[in-house]
Amino acid sequence: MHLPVVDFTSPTAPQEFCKSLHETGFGVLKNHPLSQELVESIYAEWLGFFKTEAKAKYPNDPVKHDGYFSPSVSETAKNFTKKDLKEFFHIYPWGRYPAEVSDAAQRYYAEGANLAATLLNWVEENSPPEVKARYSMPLPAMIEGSDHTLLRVLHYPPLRGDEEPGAVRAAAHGDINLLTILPAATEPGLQVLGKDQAWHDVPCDFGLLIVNIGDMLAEASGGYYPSTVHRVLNPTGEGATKSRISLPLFLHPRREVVLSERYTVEKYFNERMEELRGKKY
Ligand SMILES: O=C(O)CCC(=O)C(=O)O
Ligand SMILES: [Fe+2]
Repeated sequence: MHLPVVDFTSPTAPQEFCKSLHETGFGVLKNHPLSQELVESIYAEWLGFFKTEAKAKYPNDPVKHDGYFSPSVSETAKNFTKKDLKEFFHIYPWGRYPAEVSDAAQRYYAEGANLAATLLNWVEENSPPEVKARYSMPLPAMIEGSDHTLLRVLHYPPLRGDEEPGAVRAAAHGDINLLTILPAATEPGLQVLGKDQAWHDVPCDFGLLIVNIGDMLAEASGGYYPSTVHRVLNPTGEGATKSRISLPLFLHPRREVVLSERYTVEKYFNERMEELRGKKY
């Protein structure tokens, strides 16, 4: 499986990027407009935040899903029984935001959502006519005015050696949403499942932006853009002593948007949440 690194500034970037998304469900960009300085400052200050007890002041809301998710309420991926080895904070424009950190992550949310909208436009323009004909409206219109897009600040703590056998940083899963954008994390570990059924490392040089198709876009495109299963491996050796921070932004449409003949966004989302209920929160 080959994951090409596409230069965002190249005139052929939209075509190359969408070819990669079609063939692998993933696209990797360099020279993209998101500020690396901003990303690094978020990694640093949120690592500090996760190390304090202040996080406990923002327990996640089980209905609205904003706030802090501790390792003990962390996610269990579909078809898995062990909780992932991670803690995270969900940021929505209307949700809670820690007073202990600067507004950097909120600024990133706006920048990231803006870039994601551009990328969604690339996806729209590079969809073959028969795929485009499936979309109930242009893809960028699906996210207009949506306040469901989610920025997740993730902390994978160093491994202590007493983890439950079989528990991993992030078990194999597909993302539920339309499109996810993810700056290279502070440590390696992200892998995708290829069509060859083997796991492949995602390029993780600092400064790269990783983009992947979520289940909703796979549904809307009739599978033309596949939602590819991915995971985060447990580190070994020196890496096991280090935290890993990552920052996925999950682009979500408005709930009433029609995805396919079978699904509105609302029906799709509720079904997926129902599958996870009792396990996830
Ligand atoms: O931490 C990462 O690199 C990926 C996280 C991820 O796949 C997710 O939260 O859905
Ligand atoms: Fe994911």
